[in-house]
Amino acid sequence: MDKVFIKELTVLATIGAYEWEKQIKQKLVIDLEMAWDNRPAGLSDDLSLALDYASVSQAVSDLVSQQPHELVETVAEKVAALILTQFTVPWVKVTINKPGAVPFAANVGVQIERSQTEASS
Ligand SMILES: Nc1nc2c(c(=O)[nH]1)N=C([C@H](O)[C@@H](O)CO)CN2
Repeated sequence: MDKVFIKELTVLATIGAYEWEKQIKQKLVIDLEMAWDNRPAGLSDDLSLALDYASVSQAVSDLVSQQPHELVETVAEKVAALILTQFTVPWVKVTINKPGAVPFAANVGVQIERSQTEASS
């Protein structure tokens, strides 16, 4: 299976379950893996046949930065749904990292995998 990936997309977001977190912006770092048949783009050299990682990055960044969320799980679900529906990707793995959330932990977060069949059922 071919993939398009985006690593360490950094977004400043209102994210957290506690009251003090709703008053500040914190950094979320997002990793995405998306199933995509890269042969049509690779054989034609045509961006319109590719899954445009710049467009995906912009859409994800807008979604995560423009709405407040309590849980990283919610962000992961919304990001997965956006990619599956707006970009018609058949399968996506979404990792949401919230570095700095837990003192003495290098990183914390969640990882989910979603596909078209799961999203529509
Ligand atoms: N599984 C999760 N656990 C926790 C979350 C979360 O989003 N998912 N969030 C918090 C707080 O917001 C925390 O990040 C504050 O430091 C705690 N646990």
